Amino acid sequence: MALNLWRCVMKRAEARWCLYRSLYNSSHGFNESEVKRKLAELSGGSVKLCKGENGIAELGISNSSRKNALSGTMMLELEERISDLEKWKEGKGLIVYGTEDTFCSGGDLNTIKAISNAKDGLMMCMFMQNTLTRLQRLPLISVALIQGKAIGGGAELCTACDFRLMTEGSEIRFVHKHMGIVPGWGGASRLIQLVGSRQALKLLSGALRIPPEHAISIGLADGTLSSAADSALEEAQKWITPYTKGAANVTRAMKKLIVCGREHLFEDAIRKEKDIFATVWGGPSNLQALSERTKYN
Ligand SMILES: CCC(=O)SCCNC(=O)CCNC(=O)[C@H](O)C(C)(C)COP(=O)(O)OP(=O)(O)OC[C@H]1O[C@@H](n2cnc3c(N)ncnc32)[C@H](O)[C@@H]1OP(=O)(O)O
Repeated sequence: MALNLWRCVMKRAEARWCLYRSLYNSSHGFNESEVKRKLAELSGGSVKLCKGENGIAELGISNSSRKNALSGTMMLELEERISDLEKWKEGKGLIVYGTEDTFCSGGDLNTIKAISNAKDGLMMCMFMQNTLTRLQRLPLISVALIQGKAIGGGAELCTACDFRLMTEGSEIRFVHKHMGIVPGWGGASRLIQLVGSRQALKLLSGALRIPPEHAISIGLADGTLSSAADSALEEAQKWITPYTKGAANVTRAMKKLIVCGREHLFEDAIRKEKDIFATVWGGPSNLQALSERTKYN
């Protein structure tokens, strides 16, 4: 009876959570089907998702002839993979990585050229903001594993993860200024939240190269990985494990608290904290812990 009531509370909370995932819909002038049709014509590369039995998924950006640039079809695939992750109730963590020697070289310049008019550019911008905001709001603890360069939109993509791990010799760089543009995939707003407005202004207006030590010193990155390229994913899995250990519903509830605290005004956030608290209180993990009476000394 108590467990059924708890399941009911949890189902309602999950449903409410789904309501505020995307930023734009038709009421904002966003025509999703039209932008999807255009992006589908701009092909190359792929975005692969592998969901592990340990609750940690790996999302691989791959476009080997273009340094993992995101083509139109890859933008669509990225959105599909995020939809898949939103439905993955056993999930606890996510590692986003680039195959071979680059994290991501940003938007595919061929795709960008094909949609360089104002209307298409704005639609693509809203599509990518929706996708990366949904990535950031996933109830999974996410890590961007940066091997090689994260450039332009690639730098924006890595800011949508909770943590950034960089291998030696890697680099994050917002090169938008040199392209005569500014970030539009939400990268500037997220960068300000991560490093503050003064640092963000320096990084964006100087299009500065950000190596691992600099990224760590300003709070943009969370660690440097020392492993060789082929074992970096394994090292990232080890790094994330202390944060994802334990019951999925508790890890997911923790991440939801962080999203609420970050995105809502204090009063709104603290009310949402109550709703999320109700999804774990009296649940199986809680009852188990009560019966074990663990000490933390
Ligand atoms: C949303 C806003 C945006 O993201 S705007 C896009 C910002 N990105 C860029 O401008 C990236 C430009 N590319 C570069 O700076 C270099 O190619 C980087 C990524 C540093 C790699 O240098 P390097 O290791 O010397 O390789 P390379 O230049 O020979 O490149 C190999 C092939 O890949 C291609 N490539 C690279 N980046 C892109 C891209 N974003 N879109 C399309 N193609 C890209 C290069 O053109 C090159 O192709 P090819 O072998 O000459 O045919």
